[in-house]
Amino acid sequence: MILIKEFEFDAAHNLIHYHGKCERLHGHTYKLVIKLEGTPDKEGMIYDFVELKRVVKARIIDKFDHSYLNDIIEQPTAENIAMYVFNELKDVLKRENCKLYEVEVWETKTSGVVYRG
Ligand SMILES: Nc1nc2c(c(=O)[nH]1)N=C([C@H](O)[C@H](O)COP(=O)(O)OP(=O)(O)OP(=O)(O)O)CN2
Ligand SMILES: [Zn+2]
Repeated sequence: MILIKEFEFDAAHNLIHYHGKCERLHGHTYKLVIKLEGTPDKEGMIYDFVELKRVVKARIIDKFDHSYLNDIIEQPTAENIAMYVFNELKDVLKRENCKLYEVEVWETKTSGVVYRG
């Protein structure tokens, strides 16, 4: 079974090894989707949504929201953001009954990536 939790953050970035409009400083309201794969525990939960929100907020959202992403990731493409988030969360979210399955990062409503580690 797959458990899903969605987040949003606003951040600025510019792409460095790139020639086009996105080399200029600009911002996005990013959508971040965290998916865990697992089986429900004795409480009937793969992972408590409340606890998942607390972990992702503390580790990712509080750092990324209203930031200049290039300060955190050298070339902050959606691909590199997804890999960064996956690597930051994979150990902390691992439990006997579940593990991090997939991270989606959406820059706009029509442009996003999916990373599975
Ligand atoms: N493979 C990638 N390509 C691009 C990335 C990226 O992270 N990975 N990023 C950008 C820009 O940062 C920006 O997202 C521009 O993308 P685009 O989808 O063109 O943005 P629009 O505002 O034009 O979005 P629409 O939804 O199409 O209106 C560029 N490429
Ligand atoms: Zn952009």
